[in-house]
Amino acid sequence: MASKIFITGTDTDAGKTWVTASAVRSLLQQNRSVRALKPVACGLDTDGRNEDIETLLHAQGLQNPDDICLYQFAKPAAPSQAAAEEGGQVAPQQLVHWCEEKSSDVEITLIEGVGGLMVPITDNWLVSDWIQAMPDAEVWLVIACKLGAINQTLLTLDKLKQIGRTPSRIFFNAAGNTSDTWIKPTLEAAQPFLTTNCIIQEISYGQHPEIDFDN
Ligand SMILES: Nc1ncnc2c1ncn2[C@@H]1O[C@H](COP(=O)(O)OP(=O)(O)OP(=O)(O)O)[C@@H](O)[C@H]1O
Ligand SMILES: C[C@H](N)[C@@H](CCCCCC(=O)O)NC(=O)O
Ligand SMILES: [Mg+2]
Repeated sequence: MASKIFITGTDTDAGKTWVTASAVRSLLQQNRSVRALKPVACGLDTDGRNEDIETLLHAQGLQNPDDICLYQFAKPAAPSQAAAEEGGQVAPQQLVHWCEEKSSDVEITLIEGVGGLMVPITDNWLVSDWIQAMPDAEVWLVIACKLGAINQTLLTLDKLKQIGRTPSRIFFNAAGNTSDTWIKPTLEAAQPFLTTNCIIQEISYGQHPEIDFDN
């Protein structure tokens, strides 16, 4: 049974790509069929490459960015703004259809979003709308543990609840080398707002988490 997992975060640089690449490695080690997508990528280096795309291509032994990304924009900004700089605009229906197509021939498709939950993909269509357009996708939330993460986490959980979704997995991630101390306080504050069937994983700085998909 093919399944889709949408990875969102409390912010940009929360560790979505870090988690997605780890999940790909875990699944490949378990001989599962998996594809990780970065359908919308903003921010290209002088060689025209996007760091997330390169990381995810490498994790799954692919070479062609077009295999995992539909929209690449040069400006490291919200897609609505990065696209406008190039006179373009994301077409939401095309994006959703592309994600469905790309997930049709693998067991598990990991779809990395852009930044946090309320990032505008177009001027009036947010990452949260993108998740709503894929009702059969699980949602994973990656939390960048730091001072301020409690607010970001509870806001994100509240918005997901408003659209009828709860994360099936939450990663309390130490994205920065001083973040480990913020894992515990963030987790303690979020705990009362989590559903009982949500799987919690703590990721320390430098740790590539093993992800067991069977529990
Ligand atoms: N647990 C960790 N240990 C060490 N480095 C980490 C960890 N988590 C994230 N990083 C690093 O922090 C930076 C941001 O992580 P990452 O790129 O995964 O964030 P992101 O949420 O995917 O960002 P974006 O919104 O740009 O897609 C990267 O340099 C990444 O290698
Ligand atoms: C440039 C970043 N790395 C990221 C876009 C982040 C947009 C954040 C917008 C905002 O919340 O202000 N790009 C990306 O995920 O492809
Ligand atoms: Mg990323």
